[in-house]
Amino acid sequence: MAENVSGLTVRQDTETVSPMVSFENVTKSFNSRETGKRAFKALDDVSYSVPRGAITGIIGRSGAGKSTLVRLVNGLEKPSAGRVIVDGTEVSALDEVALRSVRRSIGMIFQHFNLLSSRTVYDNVAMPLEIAGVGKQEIRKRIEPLIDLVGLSERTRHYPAQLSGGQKQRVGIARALASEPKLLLSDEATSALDPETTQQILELLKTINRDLGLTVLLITHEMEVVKAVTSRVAVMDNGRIAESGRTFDVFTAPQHETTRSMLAALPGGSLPDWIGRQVISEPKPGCDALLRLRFFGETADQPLVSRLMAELGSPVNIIAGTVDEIAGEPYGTLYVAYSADPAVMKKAEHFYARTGLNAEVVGYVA
Ligand SMILES: Nc1ncnc2c1ncn2[C@@H]1O[C@H](COP(=O)(O)OP(=O)(O)OP(=O)(O)O)[C@@H](O)[C@H]1O
Repeated sequence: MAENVSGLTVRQDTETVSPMVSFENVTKSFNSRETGKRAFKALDDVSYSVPRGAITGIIGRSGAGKSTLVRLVNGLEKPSAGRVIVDGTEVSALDEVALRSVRRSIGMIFQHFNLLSSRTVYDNVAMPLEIAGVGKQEIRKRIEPLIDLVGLSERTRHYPAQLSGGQKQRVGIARALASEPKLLLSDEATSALDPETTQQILELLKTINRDLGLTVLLITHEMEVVKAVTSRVAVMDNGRIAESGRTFDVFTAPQHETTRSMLAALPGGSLPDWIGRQVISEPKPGCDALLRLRFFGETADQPLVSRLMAELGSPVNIIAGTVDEIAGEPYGTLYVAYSADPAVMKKAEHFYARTGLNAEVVGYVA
C-alpha cells in the first residue's frame, strides 16, 4: 500500500519479481500546442512492473495515458523523466539502432489491425521476417504453423478485404508472433470487434499466453476484456496508476473511485434502474435496507442466503443478482432488501461477521 496525491491509501502490486517491463518513476510531458512549452503531463511519476508470463491489463478512460505508456515500451516515445526497462534493457536510454533490435522482440497488435491491403494473409504475416532478411524457406517453415495456430490455414491466399474483422485481427496476431517476440503489446485490439468475436480473440490470446509462455500487456478501456483475460490489472487515471494488483482482487474490492465507476458499467455492477430510482440514502421508519452481497472464495458455494433468512426471522427480498467469472474465478453479486429495523440489522451484521459474507448497505427503500 502507498499514499497517492490525494492522501488516499491505494493498492499496489507487489508480486512482480523479475518483471518483463518496469516503469520507474516515469513522467511524460508534452509541449502545450498553444505555447510550445512543456505543460501537460500525460504520465505523472508512474512506477509499475509488468510480471513475466502473465496477461496484464492496463485500463483507463480515454486520455488516461495508456497509449503513451505502451509507446514508451517499444521506444516510440522517450520519458521526460524516469526509466523504462524491458527484460533487463533500459529502452528509454537506447538510440534508434539499438531500439530496432529491441522492437523485434516485442510484437504489437492494434485496434485497426494495420494490415497491408495489397498483401495476402501469408504475405502480411511474412512481412516482419522479410524485413529481417530471413530466407523464403525459413519463412515458410515459421509462418505456416502460426497461420494454423490462429485458425486461418484455409485463407492464406485471401486479401484483407476478403476477411472479417476477427479474421483480420488473427492475421495481426500471427504477424506479431512471426518474429518470436517475448512480449506482446495489445493496443485496444478488440475495440473494433463485436462481443462474440472479441471473446474468440481473447481466447486466442489466452492460448498463446499459455502455450507459448508469452507475456501479454493489453491496454483497453473495456472492463469486460480485462475481466475475461487478464490475471493482473493496473487502473490508470489522469496519467497515474490509481490502483493495481490481481484482477480478481481489484474487481471484487475496488479501492479507487475510477475503478468503481468503471466497474459499475459491467452487467450486475450496479443496481437495476427500476430499484435505483427508489433508493434513499438515509433510513426512514419502517423502510427496508438494500444490501449488495458478494460471493467469492469460500462463500461462493455455500447456501448463505437461506441461512441468512433463517437467522433474521424476517423476510429477505431478492432484488437482482448475477453469477460471473473474473480472471477464471467464480464471483456472484446479489442485491437483497430486508427490514432496516435496528434489531434485524444487528442480527445480520453478526451473521456476516461469522460467515465472512461480504455485505454492504447501498441504501434504503421505503
Ligand atoms: N504527441 C502528443 N502531444 C500532445 N499531447 C499528447 C500527445 N500524445 C498524447 N497526448 C495527450 O496525452 C494524454 C494521454 O493520451 P493517451 O493517448 O496516452 O491516452 P489513452 O489513455 O491511450 O487514451 P485513448 O484511449 O483515447 O487513446 C491525452 O490528453 C493526449 O491528448
